[in-house]
Amino acid sequence: MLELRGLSRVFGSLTAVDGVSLTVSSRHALIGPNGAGKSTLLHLAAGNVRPSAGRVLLDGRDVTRAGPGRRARLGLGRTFQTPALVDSADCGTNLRLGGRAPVSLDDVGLGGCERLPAGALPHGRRRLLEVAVALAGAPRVLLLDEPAAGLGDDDRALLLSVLRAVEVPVLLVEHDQAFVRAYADTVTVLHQGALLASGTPSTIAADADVAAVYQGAAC
Ligand SMILES: Nc1ncnc2c1ncn2[C@@H]1O[C@H](COP(=O)(O)OP(=O)(O)OP(=O)(O)O)[C@@H](O)[C@H]1O
Repeated sequence: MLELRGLSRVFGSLTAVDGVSLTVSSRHALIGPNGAGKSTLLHLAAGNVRPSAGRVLLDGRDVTRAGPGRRARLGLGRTFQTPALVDSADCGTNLRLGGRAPVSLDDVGLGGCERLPAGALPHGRRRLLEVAVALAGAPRVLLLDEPAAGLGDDDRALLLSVLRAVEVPVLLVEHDQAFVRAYADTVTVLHQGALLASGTPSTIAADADVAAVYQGAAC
């Protein structure tokens, strides 16, 4: 379980994340208009960005001062907006670099790609490989930054079924509202760095404040 307590991050005069508290214990989606602070919050959770205030707890342990490597070793898995893979290495090697958990390329629809360089995969398949690499690390909590971005319908359906089979808590940032509705059981909405609303997908879909924020935004 991942707990974010009163997290803030200030960049110069801009408060990118403003006192956000949330607990990730199941399938949790983080949404909000462009610039709402979603990626910064994910970076704060993963240890890539230091908080100006607040704490991060992983399974009850305070990891606020731990860097990303230490958090990863403690069980915080993640993927990035741009998949972080070793392009020159084949898919099988990438998977093994991720760890020893029994995840196969077949599990993410990449059966037969064992010897193909990761750099030769099309975008959607790269995202699926990155999820498999993260799962191979046997994470206790998984952070995913826009995993469905740029995916075609088939890859999106595959990703959905892969993620539904993940048994650990997941926090994902996602713009694709249909994907969020199909996947998440909890949705948290950020607006201008602060938590605007949190609830089930249907509660959030019916929330007038959330609708107003999206109406005023480009997406
Ligand atoms: N390293 C940084 N230095 C200065 N400002 C930053 C930095 N990182 C993010 N910001 C600013 O913080 C705010 C929140 O950015 P962030 O990327 O977290 O939003 P987001 O909700 O993920 O947006 P998007 O949906 O467009 O990816 C933005 O105004 C952004 O310009």
